[in-house]
Amino acid sequence: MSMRTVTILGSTGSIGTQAVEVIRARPELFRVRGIAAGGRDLPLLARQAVELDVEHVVVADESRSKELRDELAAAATAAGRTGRLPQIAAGAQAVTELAGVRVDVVLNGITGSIGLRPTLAALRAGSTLALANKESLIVGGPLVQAEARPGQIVPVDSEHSAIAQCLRGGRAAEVRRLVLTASGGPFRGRSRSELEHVTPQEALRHPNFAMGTVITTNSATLVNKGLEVIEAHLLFGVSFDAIDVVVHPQQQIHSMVEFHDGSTIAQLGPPRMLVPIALGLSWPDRLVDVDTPCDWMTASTWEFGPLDEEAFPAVRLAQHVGRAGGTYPAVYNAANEEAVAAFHGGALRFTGIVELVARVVEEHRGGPARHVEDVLAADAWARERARVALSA
Ligand SMILES: NC(=O)C1=CN([C@@H]2O[C@H](COP(=O)(O)OP(=O)(O)OC[C@H]3O[C@@H](n4cnc5c(N)ncnc54)[C@H](OP(=O)(O)O)[C@@H]3O)[C@@H](O)[C@H]2O)C=CC1
Ligand SMILES: CC(=O)[C@@H](O)[C@H](O)COP(=O)(O)O
Ligand SMILES: [Mn+2]
Repeated sequence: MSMRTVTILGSTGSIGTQAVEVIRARPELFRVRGIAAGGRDLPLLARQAVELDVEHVVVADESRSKELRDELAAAATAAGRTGRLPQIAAGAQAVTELAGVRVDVVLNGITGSIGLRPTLAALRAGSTLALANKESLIVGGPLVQAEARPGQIVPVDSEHSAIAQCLRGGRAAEVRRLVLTASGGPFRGRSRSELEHVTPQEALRHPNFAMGTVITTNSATLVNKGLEVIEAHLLFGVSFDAIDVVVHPQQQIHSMVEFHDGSTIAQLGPPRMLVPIALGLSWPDRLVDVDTPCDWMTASTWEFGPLDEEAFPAVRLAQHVGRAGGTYPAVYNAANEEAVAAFHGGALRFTGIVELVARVVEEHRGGPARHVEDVLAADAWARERARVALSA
């Protein structure tokens, strides 16, 4: 593989820092041109900017640009760097502009539907989009698909990376079903009534992955799996009837493809994100020694089972909004983002998250999502409806 230029959006997060880890070990293969983050950890953002010697560094929080300038100067001094410092920009629009700078690969590791405009900008610029920010594809749906040429989006989400790996080399016409694996989250096996009073702290104890707060909470409610069903439908063009979810607590199998002759291909590896992230940056090539493989010589047991849809109704609701299409997936996602924030703020109990999403979806009179403004209006409407319901 020849050297690739890269932009990392969300560089200080779980996906972003692991992407830096992959890149740091291979300076001959990657040149990072720009990074962006929200603004919660400016010292880290500044250290990354200096270490990677980027040209552009962006903070989404408009009020933090002076602070970022000071942190950059401090990081440069600490690293003994003299000379040119990166250009600084601030605000959501600046993040989108950075995403729109043509590079070989834009890795979108932002959390939430706020990642939609950057996703569209990266696609319009013609860069390959390594997509961790599943929300932008789910809420944008056909809008995002229309901007992407075949192969321009490389999934980073582990299940979708697994499916893409199973399908490498074509044969999509022979696919019968996709099987997404789910950990079941920290509350797997609990009944609905046992979920009533679980705490935010407990919800953040994912059994296998260290991820950001929103996706970790979504794993606990199974909203993450609901979003991933819609993501799989959009990425691989498979109907909702042919996408299954199976609970596999060990998450050694990241997902599977069943073919029309009855054969199934699964992609395996320890539950870590380094390989999907590396593949996002290097697709279709594989980098060498990215992670340790499965250990077959130590006795272990892998379990599989059906999802308890009564305790965890989020997947069924996602299938419903996915089939409805238009602005419905944006409403599901936005109501969920609000509900998750309310849960962590102590204003909503755990089971109230999906109840609130269902209520807002039920109230919604959907429309087509032809323009980005349609999606953002539905997103804003759902957030407002959720806030009203929360304050009642
Ligand atoms: N972590 C994982 O293993 C996996 C994550 N994903 C998906 O990847 C995405 C990122 O997840 P994760 O890394 O866990 O989340 P984190 O919360 O750990 O990181 C999110 C990153 O995005 C930054 N950010 C937030 N808002 C903006 C903005 N407006 N512009 C630019 N940057 C912004 C954050 O900065 P700040 O903190 O300063 O706000 C942070 O750097 C999500 O969509 C998630 O669903 C998918 C599969 C696995
Ligand atoms: C690592 C990754 O891709 C996450 O989306 C992960 O899959 C979460 O696992 P569950 O949502 O199955 O708990
Ligand atoms: Mn996933």
